Amino acid sequence: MTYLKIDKLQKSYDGEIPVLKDFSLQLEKGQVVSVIGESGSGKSTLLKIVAGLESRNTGEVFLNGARISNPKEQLIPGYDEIQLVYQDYHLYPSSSVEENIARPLLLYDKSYKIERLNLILRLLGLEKFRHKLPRQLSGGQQQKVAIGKALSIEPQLLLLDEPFSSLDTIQRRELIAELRVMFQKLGITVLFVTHDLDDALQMSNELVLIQKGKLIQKGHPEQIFSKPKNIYAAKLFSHLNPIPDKKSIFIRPSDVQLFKTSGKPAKVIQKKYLVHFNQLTVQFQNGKTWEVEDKKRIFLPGDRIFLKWERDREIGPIK
Ligand SMILES: Nc1ncnc2c1ncn2[C@@H]1O[C@H](COP(=O)(O)OP(=O)(O)OP(=O)(O)O)[C@@H](O)[C@H]1O
Repeated sequence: MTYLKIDKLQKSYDGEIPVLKDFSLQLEKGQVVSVIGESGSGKSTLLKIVAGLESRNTGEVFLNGARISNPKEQLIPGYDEIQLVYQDYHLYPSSSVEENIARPLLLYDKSYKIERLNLILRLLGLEKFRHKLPRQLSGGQQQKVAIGKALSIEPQLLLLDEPFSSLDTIQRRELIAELRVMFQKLGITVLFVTHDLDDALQMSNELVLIQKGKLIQKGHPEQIFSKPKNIYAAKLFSHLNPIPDKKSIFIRPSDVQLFKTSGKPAKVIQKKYLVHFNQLTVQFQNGKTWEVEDKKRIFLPGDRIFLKWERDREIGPIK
């Protein structure tokens, strides 16, 4: 059954340039979905509207069947059951970790408060930092406190707005892996927005692509990878090599096989060392270039190289 229903949202801040265009999305309870889009594509606006913190021009949002109001329809905008976590932690600087996390529980029964606080500290591995101030923690730990604070009053829906952008790659990967397990344990519904495909894939198997305020495609990453709806969706996953003489048809570098003697001839002009392969830029006789993957790391700049690929790995036409 649909738990979160985002229905035909339209939003423009200045009455002219649309920021969200007919945006609809439905989530089941406990589903974790990553929304991926470029800077300025409307991701933060979407989350703020879903949280009831920003007004929409038209369209509706329902959580568990209840309509989410526009901010001006409410005395205090926002909802306890919908928590939004921002990139810049929004912590109370002179309160300890446990005070930050327990702050939203101020009006709750004392024993519930202690129980909930301890559960969150344990789930996030923050027990040993409970008496520290935010400034005494690393960025990743502070981000965990911000997430703990959002989770303390048992929200039904957690909205994450690029909360990991200020962390380094390793911190990010570790934190996302921990959170993924924790969200599953708590059975919480999560909408996570990011511009980073890697973060999106680490967080969930459900992707939603947003471009210029429009939902372009949603589904499993594999489905989007093999049947991208447009050039943005296709390029998110890898470079695209245009097939000569075929309009809007492409082959991904990972689908091109490299040989020393037969195939389409080219010359290696650049080699980049990447983790799983050398990425080669190769040039054809007509001057056009392709990117290909040398998994055995045998070709060098200046080498002659021959390329082959399977017809059924070609993708397109893509606009
Ligand atoms: N309060 C506002 N007033 C006017 N325009 C705004 C406001 N907030 C956002 N915008 C504009 O709306 C568009 C979408 O912004 P939004 O922050 O939703 O995108 P985003 O995808 O979250 O971007 P980023 O990844 O850079 O945070 C941008 O063009 C932005 O300038």
